[in-house]
Amino acid sequence: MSDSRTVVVAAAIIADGRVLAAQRSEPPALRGGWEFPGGKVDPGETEPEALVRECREELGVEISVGPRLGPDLHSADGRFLVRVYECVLDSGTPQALEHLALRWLEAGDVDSVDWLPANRRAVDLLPDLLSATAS
Ligand SMILES: Nc1nc2c([nH]c(=O)n2[C@H]2C[C@H](O)[C@@H](COP(=O)(O)OP(=O)(O)OP(=O)(O)O)O2)c(=O)[nH]1
Repeated sequence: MSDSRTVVVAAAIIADGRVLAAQRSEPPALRGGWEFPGGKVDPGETEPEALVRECREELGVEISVGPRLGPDLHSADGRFLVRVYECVLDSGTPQALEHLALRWLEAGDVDSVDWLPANRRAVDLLPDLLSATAS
C-alpha cells in the first residue's frame, strides 16, 4: 500500500565539518525546536528541487543536494514523512529569513540544541559524518 503522508525534505547542510541547525518560529507547537531547513515537496517537483527552493526561500543560499542521511523520519503529528539529505553550501551565507535562529554545530556539539524529537535518528548520525568531513 502506498503511504499517503506528505513528504517533507530537510537539508543537513555541511560545511567545514559543521552542520547547520535552524530554530523553528512556527507553528506554536513546534516553535523553538531545532530542525534541518526544508519543507514540503510541491506537486511536479523532485525532492532535490524542493530542497534547493526551500534553502533559497528560508536561508538565501544556493546548495547542492547529496545522498540521503538516515531513514525516513515521522513527524510528531504523524502527518509527514521527513527525508533528510546531506547537502553542500555552494554560495551565500545562511540568513534566518524564516527561522528564529541558525547555528553551525560541530561533531561534539550536535546535541547542544533542542532538536525536534522526530529528527533523532538523523541527528545521531551527525557526529561520525562531521568527523569524516572535517578537514
Ligand atoms: N523542515 C523540516 N521539517 C521537519 C523536520 N523534522 C520534522 O519533524 N519536521 C516536520 C515539521 C513540520 O510538521 C513539517 C514540515 O513543515 P514545514 O512548515 O517546514 O513545511 P513548509 O515549509 O512546506 O511549510 P508551509 O510552506 O506549508 O508553511 O515536518 C526537519 O528537520 N525539517
